[in-house]
Amino acid sequence: MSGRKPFQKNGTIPEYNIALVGQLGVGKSALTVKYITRRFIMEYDPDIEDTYTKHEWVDNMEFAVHVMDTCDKPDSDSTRYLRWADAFMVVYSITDRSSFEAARRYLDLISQYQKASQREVPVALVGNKIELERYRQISKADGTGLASEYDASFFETTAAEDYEFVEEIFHAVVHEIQRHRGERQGIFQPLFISEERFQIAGRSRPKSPKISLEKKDDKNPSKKNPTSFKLFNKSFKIFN
Ligand SMILES: Nc1nc2c(ncn2[C@@H]2O[C@H](COP(=O)(O)OP(=O)(O)OP(=O)(O)O)[C@@H](O)[C@H]2O)c(=O)[nH]1
Repeated sequence: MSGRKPFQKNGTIPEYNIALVGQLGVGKSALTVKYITRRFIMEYDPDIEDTYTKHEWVDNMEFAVHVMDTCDKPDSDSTRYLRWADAFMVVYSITDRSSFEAARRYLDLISQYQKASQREVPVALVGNKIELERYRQISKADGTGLASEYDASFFETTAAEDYEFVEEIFHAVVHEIQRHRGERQGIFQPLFISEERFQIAGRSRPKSPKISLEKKDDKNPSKKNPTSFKLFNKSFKIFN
């Protein structure tokens, strides 16, 4: 398509590593697969950790997003994703208080690592499964409160409904990484998803992902090499 050009002058495209962390069963794999394939998975092998790549064109820019769907085990070493990530999505289920407490522990872990390594990257707290509103245990106020304690962005979403609910969050996180690296200063408007936008788009769902983007504008010029990636080398059931 004419007019499309790589963002960087040397022809390489920017790459963004996003690690999803959170308690077992909160929907990390579902969110990852939804973003990568636009589909919702119902069953997934919980013991597999993998990294997926998606190439995107947004605002006339090409970039690659690498998503690590982490799987922590009691004896596993978290530095594998702490070192790798350019941003974290700390996921909990709005229907499960224990997953919210686990999210706090992950935020703590990330915060301690960042202090020790003196490498700060954006963090987003993500409350998943919002279509299960009747089972909600964690209020939005609880979510925003926890996010602000750790200077994280806050989102609520669902992997089980429209792809856009998930895509917007990944794009917002990419946007945060870009701001953090100083790639997009003054070029792009802050991303915000409003209720009106979903109504205009003809969506019936009354609740859209909530976004709060109030991050520091630190620069991190370091650019890492991409790791190797595998795509869907595991079995799971997928549903549209
Ligand atoms: N209703 C609903 N179910 C979801 C949503 N996201 C995930 N699930 C379901 O929750 C269960 C766990 O989802 P996973 O994506 O495997 O969760 P995970 O965090 O990757 O869990 P592990 O792989 O075990 O670490 C599955 O049955 C999913 O279908 C959601 O947004 N809404």
